[in-house]
Amino acid sequence: MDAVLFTEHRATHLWHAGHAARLAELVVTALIDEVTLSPKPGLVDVRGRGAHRDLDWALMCRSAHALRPAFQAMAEAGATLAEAVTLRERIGRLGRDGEAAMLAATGGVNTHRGAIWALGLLVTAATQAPADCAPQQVALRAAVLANTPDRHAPRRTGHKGERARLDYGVGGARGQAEAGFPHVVEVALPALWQARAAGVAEDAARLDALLALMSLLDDTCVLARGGPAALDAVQAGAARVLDAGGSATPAGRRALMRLDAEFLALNVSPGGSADLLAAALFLDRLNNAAPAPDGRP
Ligand SMILES: CC(C)(COP(=O)(O)OP(=O)(O)OC[C@H]1O[C@@H](n2cnc3c(N)ncnc32)[C@H](O[C@H]2O[C@H](COP(=O)(O)OP(=O)(O)OP(=O)(O)O)[C@@H](O)[C@H]2O)[C@@H]1O)[C@@H](O)C(=O)NCCC(=O)NCCS
Ligand SMILES: Nc1ncnc2[nH]cnc12
Repeated sequence: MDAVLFTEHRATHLWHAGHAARLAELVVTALIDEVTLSPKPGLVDVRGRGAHRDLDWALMCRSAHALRPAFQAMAEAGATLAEAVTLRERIGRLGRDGEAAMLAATGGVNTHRGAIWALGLLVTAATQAPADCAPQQVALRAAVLANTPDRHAPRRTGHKGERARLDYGVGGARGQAEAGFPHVVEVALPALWQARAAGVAEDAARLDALLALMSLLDDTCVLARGGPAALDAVQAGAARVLDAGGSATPAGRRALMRLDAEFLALNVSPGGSADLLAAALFLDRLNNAAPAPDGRP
């Protein structure tokens, strides 16, 4: 390889590595923004554990930071591996390694397994085409990845979400990704943007996006703990808060606090909606991020 070609090759490699690091930072920030958003019904936030005995804000932040290397490696893979099955199997391995890093950081507690899946697919899809990062386009590329087979992925995970998916015939995290994250692109992001356009403060806009997700999502966290009755209560309760004016209005805020108390009494926590809110915050930032200074594709 002559000197000029080598220099160009090295510059491209360095650009990809720097871009992957920037995107991993966006993912970690989205996960921390999600857990920090308060007051979220039934979920961990700065007030406390929500409907969890084994989770708190500090543990979720520790988990998010522990996942940065996995997200950065997935982003680098998306930028450098063109062949679909090779890429899918690479990020599958990186995701499983990320799950191990998560469990090591949390002392064996599942904080972000679903988020590794969703944000891992999305951050990989983001770097496949850095110049085309509109949420719909990134979600479509992520769906292609999710629908690409990974020989090394466990056929059965044995997890609660899988049990709920099979017991109740819902798509869960896998189905959401394979469909191109419709609840992120068609529900959460429009709710976030409409609230902002209406002059709603950022935290309330994010809460309304979360409530929109909760009102429609087949959240296997909720199904696993409380079955269809609990999922009906979550969906109807979230819709009630939005119908009352949303979290920025006094009536909506009162309804939100009643919903939080109801979820604690039912011991339900909409963790799937929380993950998809983080996904929406990631895609929103990605969409607003300035293009690379050198315009490199
Ligand atoms: C595809 C996998 C996510 C595996 O999914 P599976 O169907 O096997 O079920 P789970 O492993 O349980 O993962 C589902 C998690 O996904 C989130 N989720 C739930 N519903 C939805 C939905 N409709 N759309 C999107 N995402 C959804 C949710 O994750 C969050 O909640 C968890 C924390 O809540 P908690 O209630 O505490 O959960 P538990 O501790 O399990 O329950 P308790 O004991 O407390 O009651 C946390 O994971 C959040 O992220 C669901 O939990 C993927 O993991 C997979 O395929 N893994 C295999 C290895 C692999 O190939 N990985 C590659 C990665 S690229
Ligand atoms: N804030 C949160 N509380 C509980 N489970 C979650 N999973 C992802 N984010 C969560």
